[in-house]
Amino acid sequence: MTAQLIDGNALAKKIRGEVAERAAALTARGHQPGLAVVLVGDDPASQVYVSHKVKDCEGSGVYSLLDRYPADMSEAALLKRIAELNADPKIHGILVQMPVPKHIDPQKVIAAIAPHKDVDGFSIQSAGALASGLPGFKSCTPYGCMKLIETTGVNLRGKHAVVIGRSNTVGKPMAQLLLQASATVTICHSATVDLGAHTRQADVIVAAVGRRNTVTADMVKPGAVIIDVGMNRNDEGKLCGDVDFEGVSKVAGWITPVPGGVGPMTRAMLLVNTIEAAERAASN
Ligand SMILES: NC(=O)C1=CN([C@@H]2O[C@H](COP(=O)(O)OP(=O)(O)OC[C@H]3O[C@@H](n4cnc5c(N)ncnc54)[C@H](OP(=O)(O)O)[C@@H]3O)[C@@H](O)[C@H]2O)C=CC1
Ligand SMILES: Nc1nc(=O)c2c([nH]1)NC[C@@H]1CN(c3ccc(C(=O)N[C@@H](CCC(=O)O)C(=O)O)cc3)C=[N+]21
Repeated sequence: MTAQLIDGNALAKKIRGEVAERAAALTARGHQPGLAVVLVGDDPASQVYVSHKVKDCEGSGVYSLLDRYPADMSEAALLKRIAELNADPKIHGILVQMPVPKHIDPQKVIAAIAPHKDVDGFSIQSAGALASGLPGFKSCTPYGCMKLIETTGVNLRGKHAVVIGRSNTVGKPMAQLLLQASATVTICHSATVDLGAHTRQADVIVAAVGRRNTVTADMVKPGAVIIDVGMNRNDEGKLCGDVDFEGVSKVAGWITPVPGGVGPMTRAMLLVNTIEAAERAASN
């Protein structure tokens, strides 16, 4: 291995420490920050994620509320619950775990969350603010990826960044943040012809596809920064990303592992957004 490991667990821990200080200061003024996590259905992976998020809150002095509902909850009932959370002064951030069951429209759910409590950064208002360079909540995963890139000391200005994936929650906001940092940005997706031709030009690759071995050593420019967002299982059932870690780490300059890379940072930035929401509410 020649690449340097980017340690997401360590950076997330540091950020949680900063969050804890800001949370304590708010609590001392009578404004403890609060996050509501809503889970509809009993998908095992989602259950693991939401319990992690609640534990993170407990460890940082953030009040949390975990709302669990059966998979057959109606869309109307979920929208009503979101309206209650919008009006609850103890709650500064609302996260509805995705995906929601098929009979519920995720766009309606996202639109129902008050924009000032949209700590996921999934709303049209948050996406629009990001695209327009206005202040707003940044989507937690891309926000965390930017913090991970910062630790390498690589200045993104004028660098070529290739984002693989164009989802509203990861790929698109990732490209916006890289553009804001003055990188030259290419966005690849399932219709891209010859992915490797693009990635071989890249100083920074962010892989957010959901398919293992999407990025292999022959697709990477020596010394590049590799950020692996993917969350997949290999044949042995172990967590792995979209990047062939073993091969690519022989070529890249820096690389994030899975687990221990982007995942913990997504959760840390959720706490940061929640603190920001609470600080704004306290200053009103
Ligand atoms: N670590 C973390 O904190 C998080 C991890 N994830 C993980 O990241 C991955 C991506 O998540 P998400 O963005 O929600 O997923 P989506 O399924 O919404 O998007 C996947 C994207 O990958 C593109 N794609 C699919 N196949 C290829 C291919 N062969 N070559 C190039 N592009 C391709 C799709 O293209 P098209 O648009 O054309 O279909 C799409 O834009 C998943 O593994 C998910 O589990 C997600 C969120 C947080
Ligand atoms: N409204 C909403 N917001 C989200 O942010 C959201 C979502 N829905 N739905 C699902 C995806 C996925 N996601 C992850 C977050 C952390 C880890 C994470 O912490 N991963 C650990 C491993 C965890 C484990 O051991 O399973 C790691 O990579 O080290 C993974 C995945 C957030 N998402």
